[in-house]
Amino acid sequence: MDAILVVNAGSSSLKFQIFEIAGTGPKRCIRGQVDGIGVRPRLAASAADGTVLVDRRYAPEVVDHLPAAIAETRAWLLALKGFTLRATGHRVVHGGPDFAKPILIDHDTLDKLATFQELAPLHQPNNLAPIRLAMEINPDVPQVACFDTAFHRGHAPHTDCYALPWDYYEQGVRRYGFHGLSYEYIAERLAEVAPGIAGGRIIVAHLGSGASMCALKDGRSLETTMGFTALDGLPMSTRPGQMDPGVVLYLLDHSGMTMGEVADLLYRASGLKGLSGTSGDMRDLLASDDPRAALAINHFIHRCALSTGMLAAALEGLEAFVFTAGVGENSPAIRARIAERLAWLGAELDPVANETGAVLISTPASRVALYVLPTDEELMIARHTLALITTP
Ligand SMILES: Nc1ncnc2c1ncn2[C@@H]1O[C@H](COP(=O)(O)OP(=O)(O)O)[C@@H](O)[C@H]1O
Ligand SMILES: CC(=O)OP(=O)(O)O
Ligand SMILES: [Mg+2]
Repeated sequence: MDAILVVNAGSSSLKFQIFEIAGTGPKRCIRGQVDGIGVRPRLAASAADGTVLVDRRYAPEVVDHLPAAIAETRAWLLALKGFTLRATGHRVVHGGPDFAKPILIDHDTLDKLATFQELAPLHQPNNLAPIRLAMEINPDVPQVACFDTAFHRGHAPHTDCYALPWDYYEQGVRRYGFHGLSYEYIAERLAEVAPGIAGGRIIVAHLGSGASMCALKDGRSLETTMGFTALDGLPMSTRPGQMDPGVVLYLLDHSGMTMGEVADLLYRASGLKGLSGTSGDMRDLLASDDPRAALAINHFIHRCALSTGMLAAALEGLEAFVFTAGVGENSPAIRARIAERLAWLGAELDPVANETGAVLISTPASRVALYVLPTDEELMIARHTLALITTP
């Protein structure tokens, strides 16, 4: 069967899906992921009907970084039979100022995308390595890059600039925003599940290992919490989120740390992991009775509440708030804590709906509708990829 492979390398996971190229669009055949990289690695994949195809656990040191997860996944995929690969779609986190929509990759664009590597060190190298490999091994199969930044590229200059001399904006020092494929998918899903609300003022909270929020108006991105890099905005698994840049200057001047060590601190040792001193995985923190774990969770909730206020101001009102990604989809406790902080906006959680996996988790009286919608960045990538390879 003619198929599209989709690869999504995130900061703590490698997700992949295989879609059949059907007349009606991409049809999911296999969905899998390696998650818990370096903590509790697990390769799991299932068929569209839920049949488990693989479920393999590894010692943390065996799959301790994304390249190891890519190698394990590749070995498993190579043994699959029955698929004729027509294209591969890749999530590429940083598209810089020029890439505002998905593109077919050639060697020049690959080189250009590699120049953004230092702006997304947890992602970009792992996004580009599989593309490079696929182009070498199978040069006839088109490789398509879909960018996290693209969905936010319509922002007005006064919202995506920093208050630096204008030259820096021209050089590309801007607030790009990320998780755009997730927001694009959620905007489409909302139009299906809540057509009366989808055109309104909505905040989507993508709370995964990386976390951000997006203000949607008429299904388009108006504002978002991430900026030039994916360090900005909400605190994350291992990243601090929004911070006074003076802290970085201070560290460089006074701590004796090199640039690389400061980068490592900000990308890999901060956020929930740094504050708790134990783990960046929200599941571990929720299960812990350590006061530092509670402090990390309290900080996360507080920053989510502050960012919601900021985005509600950008939207000048709020009709709905959507939870998505690893934490947002799976943790009723975190959703309840955030919803509590949105009460002043008129949000009222339905605790039973929240605990029982409902899509709509607010009460009928709630002035802000609360939703839980699983994201599907891979389906978004498959749609873009199919559109690109079939456009004459
Ligand atoms: N049941 C759960 N409760 C709380 N957090 C969860 C749960 N399941 C998954 N997570 C969190 O989701 C995160 C992964 O989310 P995901 O969106 O897949 O991240 P990424 O794409 O950035 O790798 C993990 O860090 C984990 O802490
Ligand atoms: C941009 C980003 O942080 O992505 P992820 O959440 O997949 O790590
Ligand atoms: Mg992700």
